Amino acid sequence: MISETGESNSADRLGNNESVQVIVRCRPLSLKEIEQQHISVVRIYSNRGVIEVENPKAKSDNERSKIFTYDSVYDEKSTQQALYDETIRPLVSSVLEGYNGCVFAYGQTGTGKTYTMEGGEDDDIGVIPRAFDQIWAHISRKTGVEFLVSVRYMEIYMEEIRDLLKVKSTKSHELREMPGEGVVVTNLHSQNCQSARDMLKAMRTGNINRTTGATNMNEHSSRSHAIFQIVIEMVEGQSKSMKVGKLNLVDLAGSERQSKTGATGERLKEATKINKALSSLGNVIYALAENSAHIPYRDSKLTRLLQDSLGGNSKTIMIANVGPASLNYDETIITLRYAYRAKSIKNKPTKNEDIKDGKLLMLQQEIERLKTLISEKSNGIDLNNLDELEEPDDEEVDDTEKEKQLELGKMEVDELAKKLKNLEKQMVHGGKDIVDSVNENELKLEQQKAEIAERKKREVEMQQRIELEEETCTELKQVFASLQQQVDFKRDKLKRLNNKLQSIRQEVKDNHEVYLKDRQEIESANDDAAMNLRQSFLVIDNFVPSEERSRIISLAQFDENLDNWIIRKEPTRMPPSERPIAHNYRRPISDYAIQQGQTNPRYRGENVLDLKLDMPLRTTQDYTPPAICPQVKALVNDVIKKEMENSHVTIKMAPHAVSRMSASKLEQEGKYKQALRSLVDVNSLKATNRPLPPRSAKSAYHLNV
Ligand SMILES: Nc1ncnc2c1ncn2[C@@H]1O[C@H](COP(=O)(O)OP(=O)(O)OP(=O)(O)O)[C@@H](O)[C@H]1O
Repeated sequence: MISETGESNSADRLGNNESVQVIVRCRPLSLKEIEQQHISVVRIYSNRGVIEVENPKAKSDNERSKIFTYDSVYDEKSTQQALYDETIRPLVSSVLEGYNGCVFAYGQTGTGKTYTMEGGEDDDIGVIPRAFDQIWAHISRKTGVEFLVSVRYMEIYMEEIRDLLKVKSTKSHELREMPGEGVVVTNLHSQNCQSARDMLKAMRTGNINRTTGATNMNEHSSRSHAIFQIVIEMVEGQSKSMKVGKLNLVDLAGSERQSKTGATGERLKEATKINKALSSLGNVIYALAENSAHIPYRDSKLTRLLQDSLGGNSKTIMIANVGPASLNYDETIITLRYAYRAKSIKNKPTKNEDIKDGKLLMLQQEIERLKTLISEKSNGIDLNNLDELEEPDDEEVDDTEKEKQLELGKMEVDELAKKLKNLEKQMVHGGKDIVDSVNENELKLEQQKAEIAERKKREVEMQQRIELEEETCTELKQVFASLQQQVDFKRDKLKRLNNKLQSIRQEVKDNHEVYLKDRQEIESANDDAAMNLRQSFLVIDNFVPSEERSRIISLAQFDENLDNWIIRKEPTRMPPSERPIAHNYRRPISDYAIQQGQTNPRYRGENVLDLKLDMPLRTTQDYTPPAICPQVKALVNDVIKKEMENSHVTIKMAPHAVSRMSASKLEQEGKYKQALRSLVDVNSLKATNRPLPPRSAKSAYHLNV
């Protein structure tokens, strides 16, 4: 039995540092798994935050089961409400105080990530809709505070970002690092919300647009990483600064083995991209857990977007979803190891307060401006009315004129009032519905829930600490009646320690195997990349002129935001400095100049004969043949040698003729042999004085005999 018990996580706070909270949820056996008679190999001990997984293929006691400890664990009977109240509610409360928060669900395909994040209907609703309810319950009770709430919903599908609230948008979405804001997505639609219902509508619209598909393991498998973002701006009273809380709710695509999901074609391509992004997430978690100097956030869009949530300024909860079936033992262990590593990631949550340039502040200023404008305009209309009374001359004409002005003024005020109303609609005044929606009891109930959640957390932490202490203190508590008893006790202890050592060895072995497998994969990816690079260099060396190469190198530039190389636009060449000016309108003049000359005098004196040509930068004489790659040279020489031995014909080959076609390709297509055969034919025809066939002649010419 392997114990991976560690020190309690949430209590481990150093100054501002706060660990990523990790919780594990195990779903019930599915109907399919029951039909196929798979048994459950997972045991959950909620009171201690422990999960035990039995190895169905264990050959020895050491391999029998593995134990992992987390901040909390939830079994197949756990309710959506309990999970939310105990773990997510406190995080959303922090967001409402101006912190950044992130909840992300990770796990194998079909283990309940989407169920946990979105859930079903009524009591079965998941984390995201519950967060909506909590946010709006809070707003409805916060008197004297103005709120501006907006949501964004995006997915990363095949390493491309798609706006789930505006799928038809043709704008591209890039990742940009903004000072004070972290990594943001460009051109993403932000939808203003006035209620929980508005948010729910946005979530549903996005879900319809999300990329899903069926795999062997899940009928409705999410094929993308979905990120639902909530931004809450808050201004208290007459304050000129605001607080901003940001919440990222992430439903990752399933980690999966291609063999198990039965993926082929497009699904296989998707799976490869999903696995690549998830493995970069794993690398980031690993690097953070190991306190590495370099954290590879830039390896994928997913890790760049989660940069603040992992090792950044956010409060983060990772939900690791697992399935209980024996069939999925390996995947379950991988997920649990992943999650275990994430426990040691330290974040530095900071409040986003004292912000002086937010959308809400701008909105408030604009509202104030409109209000003043309306009142000024209204006063202006009254003055007009007064003027009207004071001036008796030309009464009729003046009256209609003033009436018109009055009408116009009123229309302007109406227009401004409409604008004002629209702006005011975007903002939400806290505490508006306090009587209707939240009564004292509801508030108390919520406070009690928070207290219960806190107490449960403490209990789990305490239980974990007690177990750790017990292990070391048992010996001290023992009173040895005799020497024999002491010997027996020590023997027992030795046995226990020996078992522990064996299991740790087994774990090291397992880890080593995983490491070797990972290494093999990396090596083979590396080999592929090196091969591709070599091929590209071969092509460049032999087919791309050196000037062209230098030109491209000088134009190539690494774009930090796109995280890729781009080719800059070439500076436009200066037009020829001298324009041909014909003296005394001498002929001939080009048709174009004649035509243009009718409207544009600049062309009138243009004589094409005087036109100075743009000279090319280099001529064919400046051409230097590229150096032939030694491998190609060796290959060609080898073939020539062999053929010479066979046909006793002496052949000389111009180096640039070889460079035009790779020797291996020549050999492959049999063209080289064919050419040699033709050459032999040419010689024999020459010897008999017969006319040469054109193809043979061409081959002989090409081979430079
Ligand atoms: N805790 C749970 N209780 C009851 N049913 C669950 C639970 N977790 C998951 N399920 C059911 O299991 C099935 C698969 O769940 P879900 O689609 O949420 O998995 P997923 O991890 O999001 O998969 P994928 O990565 O393929 O999108 C669904 O039918 C869901 O209702």
